[in-house]
Amino acid sequence: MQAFLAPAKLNLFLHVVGRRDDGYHLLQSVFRFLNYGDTVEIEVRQDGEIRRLNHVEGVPEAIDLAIRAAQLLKQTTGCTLGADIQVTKHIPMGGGLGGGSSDAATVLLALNRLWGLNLSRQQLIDLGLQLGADVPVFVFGESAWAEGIGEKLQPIKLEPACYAVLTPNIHVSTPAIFSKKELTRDTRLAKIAAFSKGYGHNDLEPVVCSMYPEVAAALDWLKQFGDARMSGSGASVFVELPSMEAANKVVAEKPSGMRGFAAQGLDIHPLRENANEQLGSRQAG
Ligand SMILES: C[C@@](CO)(OP(=O)(O)O)[C@H](O)COP(=O)(O)OP(=O)(O)OC[C@H]1O[C@@H](n2ccc(N)nc2=O)[C@H](O)[C@@H]1O
Ligand SMILES: Nc1ncnc2c1ncn2[C@@H]1O[C@H](COP(=O)(O)OP(=O)(O)O)[C@@H](O)[C@H]1O
Repeated sequence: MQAFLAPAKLNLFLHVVGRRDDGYHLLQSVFRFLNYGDTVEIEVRQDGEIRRLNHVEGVPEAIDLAIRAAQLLKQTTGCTLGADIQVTKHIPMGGGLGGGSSDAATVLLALNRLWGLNLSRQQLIDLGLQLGADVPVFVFGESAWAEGIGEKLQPIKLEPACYAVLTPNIHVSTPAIFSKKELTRDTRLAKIAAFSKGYGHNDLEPVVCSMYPEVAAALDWLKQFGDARMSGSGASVFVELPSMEAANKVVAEKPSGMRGFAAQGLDIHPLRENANEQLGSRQAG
């Protein structure tokens, strides 16, 4: 089996700027990857079967985004090969850290290479979008300014940073938050040049905090260390700290009833170079 990282992400800010006719929300956000994530192990099968080797609590195989990514890639390309896939989860599920989406993107990127498909990064991004709004950015593979529903992506340069990330032991449903009447959907559109450290806010945060006091409490506690925010639709909250030592110290002191980890920003997805090569070889060929 070959092992690949599926990194977690943070939304450094998240503005809801509109709503499409199909109900999906138009967003502006900066995505940053973390050097912390799930491990996806893959072995090619010659018989064409796609099999999940692990059990994920609460995620039947039929809805597992890692498996659905492999099936979609196989259907789309007509590839006759298969794969054994084993995901070791570290990213809290439904935590606003993009775990399932990242697993899916890692499977797309890894199988593109292992099955010798030579799809371009853009083709993989388009496939990823069919699986979820958060998948494209992981295929894009670097810190990004995101617009649309998360599929319009521009690279953005971010300063190195360390974070403490806390996740209360609750599950926030993304569709439930987006469907709330109280959600503001009219934050003014900004340009990428407006971004600097501390920019913006998360429009989903007040809605989640009013429904889940555990998230409000985690945020309040974390705010003693800096400009703490919620990532995505929660429940995870994070704060930037000056060093990994400081981040680890915050995590060690966290209140009970939540998980936590310390991590550094990761500028490039470990599989990004591979995607570039594929793109390059297609263009060259
Ligand atoms: C909010 C964000 C921010 O990064 O992250 P998470 O909290 O999930 O990590 C994402 O936009 C989530 O992306 P993802 O979790 O892939 O969402 P999807 O599966 O595509 O959509 C789940 C549901 O959320 C709502 N949804 C999602 C994205 C979006 N831009 N507008 C929406 O209204 C829709 O009701 C949709 O049916
Ligand atoms: N491989 C996977 N890992 C985690 N969750 C998955 C996976 N496949 C499907 N899901 C589903 O996606 C939901 C959202 O999970 P996740 O992507 O971790 O969180 P979020 O979208 O909040 O960042 C889960 O509750 C689960 O039902």
